[in-house]
This record gives sequence, structure tokens and C-alpha cells, in this order.
Amino acid sequence: MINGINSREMILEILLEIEEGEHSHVAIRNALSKYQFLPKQDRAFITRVCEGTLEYRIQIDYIINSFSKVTVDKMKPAIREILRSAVYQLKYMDSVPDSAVCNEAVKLAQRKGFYNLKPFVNGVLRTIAREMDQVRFPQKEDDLLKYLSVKYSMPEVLVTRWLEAYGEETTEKILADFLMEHPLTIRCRTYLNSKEEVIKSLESQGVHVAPAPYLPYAYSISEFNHILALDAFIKGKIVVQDVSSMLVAEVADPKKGDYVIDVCAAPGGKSLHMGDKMEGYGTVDARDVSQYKVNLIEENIQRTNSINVQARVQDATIFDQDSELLADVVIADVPCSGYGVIGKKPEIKYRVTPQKQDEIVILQRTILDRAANYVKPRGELIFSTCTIAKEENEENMMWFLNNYPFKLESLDPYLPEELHSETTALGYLQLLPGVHKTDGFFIAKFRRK
Ligand SMILES: C[S@@+](CC[C@H](N)C(=O)[O-])C[C@H]1O[C@@H](n2cnc3c(N)ncnc32)[C@H](O)[C@@H]1O
Repeated sequence: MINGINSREMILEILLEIEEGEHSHVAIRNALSKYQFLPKQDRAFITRVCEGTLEYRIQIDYIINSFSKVTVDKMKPAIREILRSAVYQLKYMDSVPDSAVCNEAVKLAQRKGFYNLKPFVNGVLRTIAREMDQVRFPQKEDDLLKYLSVKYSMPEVLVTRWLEAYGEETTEKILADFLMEHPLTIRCRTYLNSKEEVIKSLESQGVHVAPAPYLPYAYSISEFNHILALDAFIKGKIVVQDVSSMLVAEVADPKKGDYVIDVCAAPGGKSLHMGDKMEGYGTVDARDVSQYKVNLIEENIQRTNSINVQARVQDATIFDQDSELLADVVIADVPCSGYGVIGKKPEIKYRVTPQKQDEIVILQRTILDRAANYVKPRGELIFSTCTIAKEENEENMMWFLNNYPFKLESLDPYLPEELHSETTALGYLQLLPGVHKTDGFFIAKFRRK
């Protein structure tokens, strides 16, 4: 307990908020920003327990259901989250003694008004603490699907999809990678700043900086408290961006003076990168569906002083006649299922429905249809998603090629050699977590005939 704030109570509130539909990073950020005085250690503890409980939820539920007469889905939400977060600590956090985990959970149940459930919480947790090693997890030889689902805490519906699409070995690599911790990656804005100077600035603030894979201006950073406090960030010398996302501007390869339309631009990562590649010349017209989203782009334009990027509200599903055949480059980084970033946003895996999947493909095709109209003759359209779902990627790509006057163009001249493959020579790239050293991501490059 610090200044009346109990970290386990905060964890419970955050997990309940995520259960109700909030994004995990938003729920955690909002809770922590309310209590700015919390020491670094407590912030790290709250973040780890929330993220870990979410990441391992299926496995944790399996453990609880192995010992509790009441199954997890029948429990009251608060009791369920108290148990889940306690089991996460018991299994994955050696730094907290088991007895403390159990005592704190029981106290929290009481504080939340569940006085009569104290013995239940106490009984289940102490049994789990004692008998954790005896849990009979599904075995690979008996039931591959259940084994992968419980071991890597991934809903069976997703495991099934990936087994079909990518086979057993690759699926297991993807699943394992989602549970690994990855440092944050940044793009150093080398057209305005020297890399050495930026690294020096970061290191002078205690940040650990290491080269990130594939691109010479990409770095991994760790051991810092908050990105907003880093001088290089405040001064717009770096942009937070996954390397997969940086590859979009590489592949687009815009020329100084180009007119670029980014139809789904918020918060602006790829738009700013395109602007930098054009070294302040030309125009990047960064659009998104709402004022709220456009404000996010604006903030980034201002922070980085990106003079050739402008933001505005424009629904990408509505044809903008004024843009017809005008753009040298159109970026369609469309909304998607987000399966490629489950490692960063674990709640995505629990919110999958077949209906959502169908709707997202329709939305993507509608956006691609409008975006195609903005590309000038012999101009280019870059289509990208942060997912690994074939219907959103390869199938949409084929649909587009079959219906529009565009052809694919090789990505190889723009990619590092280690990413070259049969498909990149044709004009598209599917990055898979655990196989490639990035998020899951898809890029295709089309040129108007
Ligand atoms: C994958 S994100 C874009 C990320 C962005 N390109 C970047 O690099 O920072 C997809 C974006 O599509 C936007 N979006 C969703 N529906 C849209 C629509 N109908 N029109 C325009 N943008 C839309 C979302 O608001 C979201 O910002």
C-alpha cells in the first residue's frame, strides 16, 4: 500500500476494464497516469501482472479449473480476475512469495465486498500454490490443438487457422513469439539528425540502445521509465515504430516532391516516415476517419516538425472525387484483425468472432476500391496490414489484382537481402512473428498499368 493506493486493487480495476472491452495498453496507461507518484518498481509490477495475466489467461484458467469446483466462466468477474492475477504471480513471478500472493488476494476479495468468498479464494489459491506441479496439461501427442492452445494461451479457433495456413512448426514459432518480451523499436530520423547524436542523447538518459534488425536507422530501446521523458522523443528525433511498419516507406520509395495520400494514417507512423523520405519536399496527405484520430496525427506532425505532412478527416470508404488520379503514391494501411500484434495487444486474441472477420474484409476491400482511384497513371498503391490472416492479405491482394488495372511490383530492390523470397520478387511480403524479427505484417506493392 502506497499513499492509500493498493497495487493489487489497481491491477483488479485494470483487468476488469479490459474485460469490458478497453484496450490493455490504454487501461494500463490511464490507471498509471492517475497515480504518477507511484514508484518505478510498483508501476513495473502493475504493468507486468496485468499484461501477464492477460497473455496467459487460457493457461491460467486451465490451472484454476483443474482445482476449483466452480469453473472460471461461472465466477463473479472480480473473483475471477483476483484469482487469475494471483495464479499468474504464483506461476510466473518468483519475486513474490506464494503466501503473500494468497494473503493479498484474500484481503482484496474482502475489500471488494466478497467476505463470504474469502475461504473459497484462499482454498483455491493455496491448493494451486501447493500442487501447481501436478497440473495435467494437454499433451502434444494426444491433442495438438489443445496442447498449443493451453501452452501458448491462444484460442483454439486461431490455432486452427494458423495450423491450416502455416503448418505445425511455424505455428508454434508464432505462438511462442507472442509470449516473448520485445523491446520497443524506434526509427531514428536520419534525414535531420545523426544516428550517433541520437544514440548519445538516449544513452545519456540511461536508455539501453541496440540496433534493430533489417534497417540501419531502426533501434531497440529498453531500460527507460517513460518515452515521453526522453529528450530525443520530445525533440522529434525519434519515432516509435515497429520495423515491419518502417518497411512500408522503404517499399514505397517516394521521390522528393511526390504527392502521397495515406488513407488510414493515424497516428501517423507511415505518413511521417514518407515525409522524411521526401526530405521535407512534396506533400503527404494523411487522412483518418475521425477528428480524434486526426488529432493524434497532428500531435506527431508538430512534435517532429514534419513540414510536408498535413492531416485531415476523410472517411476512406467514401470516394473523394477531388483526389481522383492525383497521387504518385497511395498508402492503404487498412484497419485489420491485428493478429500480427497480439504480442503487444494480447486482448485481440480473445475478441475474435467469425462475423468480425467477414466485416473487416469487406471494409478493407471498400477502402482499397476508393484508394485505387486516387493513384495516377503508373503511380503506386501500397497495401499493408498488421495481421497474418490470409483472407485479409493474400486473398485481398488477389481480389484487387483481378478487379483493378494494377500489377504487382517486386519489393526486392527496397528490402534487405535477408527478407528476399519468391513472394517479395513477385511483389508481396508476409512477415511472421517468430519467423521474422518483427511483428506480423503484410505488404504488397501495386503499380497502375
Ligand atoms: C493500421 S491503423 C493505421 C496506422 C497508421 N498507418 C500508422 O502507420 O501509424 C488503421 C487506421 O485506419 C483508420 N480507419 C478505420 N476506418 C477508417 C475509415 N473508414 N476511413 C479512414 N480511416 C479509417 C483507423 O482509425 C486507424 O487509425
